[in-house]
Amino acid sequence: MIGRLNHVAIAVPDLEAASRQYRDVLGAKVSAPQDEPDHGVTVVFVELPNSKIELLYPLGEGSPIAAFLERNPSGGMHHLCYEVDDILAARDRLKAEGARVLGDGEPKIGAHGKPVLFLHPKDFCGTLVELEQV
Ligand SMILES: CC[C@H](C(=O)O)C(=O)SCCNC(=O)CCNC(=O)[C@H](O)C(C)(C)COP(=O)(O)OP(=O)(O)OC[C@H]1O[C@@H](n2cnc3c(N)ncnc32)[C@H](O)[C@@H]1OP(=O)(O)O
Ligand SMILES: [Co+2]
Repeated sequence: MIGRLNHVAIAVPDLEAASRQYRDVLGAKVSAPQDEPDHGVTVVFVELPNSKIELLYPLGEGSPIAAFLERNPSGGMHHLCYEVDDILAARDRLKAEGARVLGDGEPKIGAHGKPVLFLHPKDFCGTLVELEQV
């Protein structure tokens, strides 16, 4: 079911400083910030030859990233995103296996304009999992 690793997301307390680190210190290609109000985040993409890093900063009230940063003030790994061919089939299979699909279970459009879903971290080795249909 899961395919390629689409991205690894890192929650950051300072998006400009994190972007500079990746661009100037690590020499990576870093996108401009992109607001995603539906998800309560501002996101910057770091392009890698074989995947992407997603730098996440809270946007608006009730951002999941704000809650994460309260627990982890220096920031940290937030989630992994795997690609799937059919996100509804994946969702139904995961539910049948007893995994918790977060939110109302309906896919939302993510930062790449594709449908995404999230799975509870407690069901996947303490790691928040995102699925993106490609
Ligand atoms: C633009 C979209 C972009 C994209 O790629 O397209 C994105 O990726 S948007 C990313 C932001 N959106 C989300 O994260 C949506 C899914 N997240 C959630 O629904 C919540 O953040 C949730 C349920 C994962 C955590 O909710 P909350 O912060 O309120 O904490 P809880 O007390 O409910 O946590 C329960 C339990 O889980 C642990 N936890 C929380 N967040 C994470 C995490 N990122 N990774 C691992 N574990 C996490 C938390 O510590 C609690 O554990 P406990 O042992 O009970 O303390
Ligand atoms: Co993501």
